[in-house]
Amino acid sequence: MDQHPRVLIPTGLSLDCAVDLLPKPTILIDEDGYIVAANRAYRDYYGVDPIGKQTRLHPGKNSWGHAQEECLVRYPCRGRVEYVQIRCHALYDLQGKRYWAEECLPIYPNPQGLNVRPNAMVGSSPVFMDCLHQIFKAARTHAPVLLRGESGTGKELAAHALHQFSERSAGPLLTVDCSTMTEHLFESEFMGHERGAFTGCIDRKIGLYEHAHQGTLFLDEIGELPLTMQAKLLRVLETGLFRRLGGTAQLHADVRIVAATNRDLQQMIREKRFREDLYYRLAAIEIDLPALRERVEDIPEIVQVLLERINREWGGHWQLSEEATHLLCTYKYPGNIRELRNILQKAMALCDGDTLLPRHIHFFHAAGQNQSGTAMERPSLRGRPDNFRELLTIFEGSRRQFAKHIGVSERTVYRWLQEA
Ligand SMILES: Nc1ncnc2c1ncn2[C@@H]1O[C@H](COP(=O)(O)OP(=O)(O)OP(=O)(O)O)[C@@H](O)[C@H]1O
Repeated sequence: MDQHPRVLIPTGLSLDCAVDLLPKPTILIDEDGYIVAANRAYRDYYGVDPIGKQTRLHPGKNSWGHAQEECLVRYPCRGRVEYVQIRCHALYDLQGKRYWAEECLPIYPNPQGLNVRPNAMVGSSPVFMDCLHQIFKAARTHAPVLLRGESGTGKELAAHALHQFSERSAGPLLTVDCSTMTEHLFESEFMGHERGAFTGCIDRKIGLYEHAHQGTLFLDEIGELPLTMQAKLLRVLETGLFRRLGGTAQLHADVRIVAATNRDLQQMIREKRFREDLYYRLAAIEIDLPALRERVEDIPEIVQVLLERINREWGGHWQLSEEATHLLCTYKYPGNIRELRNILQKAMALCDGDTLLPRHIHFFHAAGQNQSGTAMERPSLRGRPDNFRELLTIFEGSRRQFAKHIGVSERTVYRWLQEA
């Protein structure tokens, strides 16, 4: 006997009518995994007829009766794809026949060209979906979130998503770049100041913390905040109370904090460069953004979306050849999605026609350029790409050109050829 509460379908009601009793977009799936009914809310929202289609998510034989863990999937919706939260439970008719009811809850309240929207987070690899799911869940709480990840992995986008999915989405989202915070800026920009608070200060100014009331404050590059300011920030975060510079009144703001870093804060704590108490105040929920090389399968889709976005911005019609797409999938992107975007932009600038070819793709660690603008040493691939022979043919067998493009030595390519 299973423990899950049964929802019974009354006799005489068709499956469509029965499922219409459920208010949220819902489909019914039979034991073989085929969709047998969809309610009105589902049809109105998704505008597709799913009947007869097989789903990926139907339960294994033994998991009937247990509510399936909620999960996030990408879902077709009126000619495009959007992220949908799926919640499942079993449903029985009076003869005891079992169905699996899947509620499909759109996580973007107002879908409109999700992929090309500048803030959309693209990807469908398991590691990315897991991350997105954590963001979605964290957004519904009030807890502070610490986003960790290498440069260019999308921490800022994740902060936007956390705000957008939260109850505070109608409120402000403000960003503080902690790497540029001097002591004076911290006091005056973060807390605000009263008129005459310092020489030349002719007006009262509302600080960022106060401005973020009932919204979200994104503390980017939190690992760069000097220790003295860490103490001040902690005091504000502990109580929500603060004073404007030059003011006496104690003020209060209701602010949700999201912080981001590409530093190892634990290591910084050990080195006494980051306050442990501040860390625990910021990191009630920690979410790791995966590096692009950990989700290589997402690269073709991200490339397409970036291409579309840049085409829009630049008013162009560039496309990628299949070979160039292949090539883009071989690189390890130390600068992650930002670097991928830079590589595409550079390829577009170099390309005479509308089609980007392998020879237009130049890998360099753009995010790692030093101040004088000279590129740092190219990062090399850790391992041999599985399809490296195929890639070599793109360069008409030229080991030298191939090696140059993927950032390894010619000798390495030679070794791969010997090993393969
Ligand atoms: N999942 C994604 N899908 C599409 N574009 C993305 C995704 N993640 C990041 N981007 C794009 O990559 C670029 C870098 O993203 P973002 O600024 O959010 O990274 P970051 O981790 O905050 O970087 P940094 O640590 O250097 O500040 C932006 O142009 C952003 O739009």
